[in-house]
Amino acid sequence: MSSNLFDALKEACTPEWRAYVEHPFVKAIGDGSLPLASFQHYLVQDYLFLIAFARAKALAIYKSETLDEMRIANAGLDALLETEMALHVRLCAGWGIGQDVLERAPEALATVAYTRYVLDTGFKGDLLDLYVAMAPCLIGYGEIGRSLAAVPGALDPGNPYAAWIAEYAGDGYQAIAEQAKADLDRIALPRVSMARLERLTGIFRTATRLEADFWQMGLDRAD
Ligand SMILES: Cc1ncc(CN)c(N)n1
Repeated sequence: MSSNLFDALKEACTPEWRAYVEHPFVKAIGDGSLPLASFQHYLVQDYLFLIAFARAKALAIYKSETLDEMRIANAGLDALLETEMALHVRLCAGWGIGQDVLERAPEALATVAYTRYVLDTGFKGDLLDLYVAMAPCLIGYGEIGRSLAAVPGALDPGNPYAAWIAEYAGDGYQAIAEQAKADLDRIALPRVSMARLERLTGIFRTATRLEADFWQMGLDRAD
């Protein structure tokens, strides 16, 4: 029996979760074999993804029912805008991708599909639906960063993706992921029930599948 909602949802969606965190894109980051063009395509799309995700976090402030929940959601928005966005722009600059390129890029269909699903889930549902839709993103990259950092040679200077792995395995992002797990439980406490679990699992499963599609978009360099 899982002790927190995130682990319970992950367990209920084991095949989809593994397809996400063990995607060929992730493995190729770990061993350095990912084509550079795929990584750069992914990085540009991820910038657009994070901007839309910031809107979803802003929606969480609106959907909050108490001041305490508003503060939790506001801290989550701040972590995205100030910590992860800075991490991302730093990575892009390291790859010679300037702000002008990021701002001119059109959204790929996988970016549209994922971000609009999260926003739509939040608009239609309540705060817990929205937090569950955001959980694979926030918490999944913490798990991926940690497991990649443990791959022998992954953090060596010879791996062109060592900086990306180090950012997501680092204390800054790991703290964001841990906080997201704790926030999910706090938001769930007054709202979750066995009757709701099936619907929440469906939301979590779809968001996890959209994460795997996002990696695939990078691999295919799809528009
Ligand atoms: C698509 C995606 N998913 C998750 C993360 C990590 N917050 C991200 N940067 N991009």
